Amino acid sequence: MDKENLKRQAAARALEEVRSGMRLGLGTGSTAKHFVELLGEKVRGGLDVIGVPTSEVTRADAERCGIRLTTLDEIDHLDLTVDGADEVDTRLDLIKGGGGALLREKIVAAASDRMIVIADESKWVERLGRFPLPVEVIPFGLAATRRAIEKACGDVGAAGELKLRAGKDGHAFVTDGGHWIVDAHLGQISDAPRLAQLLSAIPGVVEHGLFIGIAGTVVLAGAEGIRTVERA
Ligand SMILES: O=C[C@H](O)[C@H](O)[C@H](O)COP(=O)(O)O
Repeated sequence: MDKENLKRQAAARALEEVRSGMRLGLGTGSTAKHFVELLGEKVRGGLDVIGVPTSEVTRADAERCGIRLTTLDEIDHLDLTVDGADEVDTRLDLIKGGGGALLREKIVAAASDRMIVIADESKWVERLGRFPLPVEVIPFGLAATRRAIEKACGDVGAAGELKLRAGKDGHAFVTDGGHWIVDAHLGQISDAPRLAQLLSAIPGVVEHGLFIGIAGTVVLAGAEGIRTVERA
């Protein structure tokens, strides 16, 4: 079965958790897009939900699918966020931000009672870090921020190359929040919670793609079927 099919299966399983009246966080990326499309079908069939999108791309997708949208200024919290991930480890910690939406994704997930991650099995890893860790930064003082990121990574024994992400036009990729992204190619991160703390303490870092202790459930679709892993 191809990967898109697996992603859609994971999305369909997460959709089973959605009830009428729920306020939902809508993730970003190719897997989350399947969820938004399937949710749209249910909404057109009469399901009453309202969503907060985690990116402008998801906003456009959700609008196209007829899903009612709101903001975190208009409601005080969300019942459930469903989102993809670039890597998930056995503690259900994540790397996110491959699509550049990590900041809004983390704000929305943190405002939710529950986060379900949907993914194909290839995202499941023993240890985070093979996927380059996205770090969203302020353009001002970039060199100083890079040095601080380098030091933070080194302090947890996770040194590697830092690359400023480029957009399709060859210039720096700009996030929905107007920031840039530095991708840290670390190979493996032995202490992700500690690295998350160190990165959060750097003034030029807006947010990073380590989601520690946030996901409650992971739905993984593979050739053998779907498995659901709950946070211990
Ligand atoms: O910024 C993007 C998000 O964190 C995505 O959820 C993540 O990159 C996974 O995307 P995909 O489902 O396309 O692999």
